[in-house]
Amino acid sequence: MTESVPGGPSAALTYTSYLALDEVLTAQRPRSDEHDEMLFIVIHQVYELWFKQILHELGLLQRCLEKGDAPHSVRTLRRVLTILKVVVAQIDVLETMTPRQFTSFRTRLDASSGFQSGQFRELEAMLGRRDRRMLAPYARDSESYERITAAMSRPTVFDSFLRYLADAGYDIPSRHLERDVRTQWTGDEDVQRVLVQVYGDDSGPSTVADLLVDLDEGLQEWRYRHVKMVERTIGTKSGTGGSAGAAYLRTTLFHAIFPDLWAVRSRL
Ligand code: HEM
Ligand SMILES: N[C@@H](CC(=O)c1ccccc1NC=O)C(=O)O
Repeated sequence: MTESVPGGPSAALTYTSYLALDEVLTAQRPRSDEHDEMLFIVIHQVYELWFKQILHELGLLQRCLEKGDAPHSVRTLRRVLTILKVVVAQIDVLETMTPRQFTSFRTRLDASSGFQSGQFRELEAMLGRRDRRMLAPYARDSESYERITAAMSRPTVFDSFLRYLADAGYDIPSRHLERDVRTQWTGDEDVQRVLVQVYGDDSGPSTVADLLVDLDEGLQEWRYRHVKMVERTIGTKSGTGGSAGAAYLRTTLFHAIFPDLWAVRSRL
C-alpha cells in the first residue's frame, strides 16, 4: 500500500496546493520600497480576480437567458450585482492612500495603466461595447486580443435578453434576433415598445430587466467612484496611460450599457 506522506512527492491535496497559494502569494512584486505600493498591487489583483468571476458569471447568465431559464438568470444576475458592490466598496480601501503616498511610487508605474486591463475590456465587450480601439494596447497574438475579439464577435448580454423575451412570447422583430452581433447596438423603438409591455406584465422578464438596470447603474457607480478617486489622488495630472486623466474618465461616465432600458423609464 502506498500511503502519501504530507509534503512528500505525491502529497495529499491541501489548502495551499488547492488554492495555488504558492503562485498567488508570490505574485506581489513592488517596484519601489514605498510601503503603499503593496496595497496598490493587492487591490488591483483582487479586482482582476473579481473581473474573472464576473466574466464567468456573465457567460452563465447568457446561457440561462438563451435557454429561457428565468430563475437561474435572476440568481446569476444577483450574484454579479453583489460582486459589483464589493468591488465598488473596495475603492474606500485604496482611498486611504494619500496623494503624496501615491506620488512616492507613481513614476515606477511607467506607462502602465488601467487602460490595459484586458478583462475590463472583455467585460465591456460582453455588455455590448463594439469598439476596435479597445484592442490598441494588445499585440494581435496576445491572449487579451483574442479574448476581447471573441467577446466582440459573440451575442451581447442584451442580445441574449432579447432572445429570452422572444422565447417568452414577446414580439421582438426577427431582424434584431438575427442582427450582426459584431456591430454596436444603439437602441430601437420597436424593442422599447416591447419593454413597456414587459414592465406592464410585471412577471419574470420584468425582474430580469430591472436587474439589468441595476447592473448598468452599478457599472456607472464604479466609473463615478473611480473618477473621484482619481481626482483626489492625482487632480488634473494626465494619466500614465497617456490620456487626459480625470477629464478623459469623466467622458465615459454617463454611457449607458442598455440604452433601451433607460429610454423607457418615462413611459412606465
Ligand atoms: C490611485 C488609484 C488610481 C488612479 C490614480 C487611477 C487613474 C486612472 C487614470 C488616470 C486612467 C485613465 C487612463 C490613463 O491615462 O492612465 C485610468 C483608467 C482606468 N483605470 Fe484607474 N486608477 C486608479 C485605480 C484603479 C483601480 C483600483 C482599478 C481597478 C481595476 C482601475 C481600473 C482602471 C480602468 C479599467 C481604466 C480604463 C477606464 C476606461 O478607459 O474606461 N484603476 N485610471
Ligand atoms: N493611470 C494611473 C496609474 C494607475 O492607476 C495604474 C497603473 C498601473 C496599473 C493599474 C493602474 N490603475 C488604474 O488605472 C495614473 O495615471 O496615475
